[in-house]
Amino acid sequence: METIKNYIDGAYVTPQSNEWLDNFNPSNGEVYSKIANSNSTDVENAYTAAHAAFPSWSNTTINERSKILLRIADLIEQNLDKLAEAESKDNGKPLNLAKAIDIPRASSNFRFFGNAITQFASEAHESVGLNTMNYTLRQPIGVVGCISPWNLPLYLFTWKVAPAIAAGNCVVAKPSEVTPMTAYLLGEILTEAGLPKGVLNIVHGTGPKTGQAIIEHPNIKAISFTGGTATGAHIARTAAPMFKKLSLELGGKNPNLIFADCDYDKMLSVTVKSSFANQGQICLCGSRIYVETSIFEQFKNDFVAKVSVLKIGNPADAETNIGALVSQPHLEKVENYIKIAQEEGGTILCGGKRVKVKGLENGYYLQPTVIEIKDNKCRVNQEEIFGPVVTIMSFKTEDEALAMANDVKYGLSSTIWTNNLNRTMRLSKELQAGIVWVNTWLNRDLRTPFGGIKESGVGREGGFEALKFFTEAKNVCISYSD
Ligand SMILES: NC(=O)C1=CN([C@@H]2O[C@H](COP(=O)(O)OP(=O)(O)OC[C@H]3O[C@@H](n4cnc5c(N)ncnc54)[C@H](O)[C@@H]3O)[C@@H](O)[C@H]2O)C=CC1
Ligand SMILES: O=C(O)/C=C/C=C(\O)C(=O)O
Repeated sequence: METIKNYIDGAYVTPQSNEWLDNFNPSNGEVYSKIANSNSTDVENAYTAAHAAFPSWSNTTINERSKILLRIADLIEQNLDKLAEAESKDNGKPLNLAKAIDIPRASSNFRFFGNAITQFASEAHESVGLNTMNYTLRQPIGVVGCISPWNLPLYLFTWKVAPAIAAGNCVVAKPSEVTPMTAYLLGEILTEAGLPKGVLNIVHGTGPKTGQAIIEHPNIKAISFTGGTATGAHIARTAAPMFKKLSLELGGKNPNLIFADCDYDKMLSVTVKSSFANQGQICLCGSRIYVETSIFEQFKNDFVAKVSVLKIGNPADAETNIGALVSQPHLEKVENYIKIAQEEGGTILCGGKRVKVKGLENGYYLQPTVIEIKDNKCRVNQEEIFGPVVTIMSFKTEDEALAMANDVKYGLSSTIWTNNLNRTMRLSKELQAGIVWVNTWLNRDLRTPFGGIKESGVGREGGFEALKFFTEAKNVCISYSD
């Protein structure tokens, strides 16, 4: 059985303890590989390699760093099929999605930051009349930690490590133990692209053991994390008193506000995607759908009709729309929310049941589920489910829609469907979210700031925001005489 080893100092190595975890294939529930369960010694080895690589990497010219990142991007593209198959098998997502979105985006992350670093600049401030000039140095931090989740494995892993190394840092990175395969395969690509050893070290293992060793390491000076809000809070409690820089991209419970004056057909097909893409396991999925009363019944019927014909099945089949959920515990968590919804008086309009896929009877399949609710405050409408489950509810006025949209602890993204420009401008200002989509969803330009407010996180990723996070600003103030 394949073993997923750590990639430290440019080579694959077994964990010091020789302990291994089972890695499951969600499509059939079988263990298909073993993952290194790394401990603090492995993390220390990764740190030592990163620390040793830092003086040289941080002084490597921007052009040379850029070239290496662009080579990594090319190699990811050249290995598209292999990586997409690995991602789909490891995560349960449809292969067509991994091929169209996950792996191309991983390549784009390296390409984007390989180019962005050549355009990154810092400021100068002349104190006019005082014979003083200030300029800002933006220097790499040193060794930084990147911890990523299981929903978009290589996509989010590379979204962190690419800006970190582009800015001249060396990295100790940990992918999710639930989906380690593509980060493991990335090691070969890093070597082939000529990334100097020690610049990017990948350690595998559980959050409480491997992840914990990273966040509490005294010399890992910044942590970039994407994952659940509870884990983010734990990381902040551990790392903030050590004065580490933190970027936390956490959960969401994102509202869709659908007004009667929207482009109805576009709204309907995009809302199916924003609800159920990747089995609803994207922090940006629009899991709360609010519809203006005058079109509520029509929307309900049309939406349920479209959702009911989505094809649930083997992730490897080309026609599959909905693959397997990522794990048995996650499937149980999502199912439990469907039970809670019923106890709370919600009406299941479609879905709600496990699916047995022929030949893959032990896979983690669940029907896409639409629940009509009456109370904005019910748990199923307030807590992050992170699965193929959405709630729907009607509203009468814009003010009512806005109040319900903002009445959650999260603030990641919101979607507005309307052709009324003034309403768009009003709502965009008032919605409590880091990202507002208008008549679109998950329409990404990698230069834009990405992140949430409230319990959806702290800090912004993307574009120069990420390069700023991964550098320290130092002001140099020079006094001169005429
Ligand atoms: N992108 C997102 O917004 C995501 C949200 N979630 C939410 O979180 C819930 C729980 O899912 P999990 O897989 O348990 O997510 P998680 O937040 O525990 O895992 C994300 C990453 O954090 C690591 N981690 C966990 N504990 C850690 C610790 N003490 N120190 C350092 N790293 C640690 C994990 O190993 C993984 O690499 C999901 O049901 C979902 O609601 C989960 C994954 C992604
Ligand atoms: O950067 C993106 O396009 C998407 C990011 C998605 C997440 O951070 C997530 O699902 O956790």
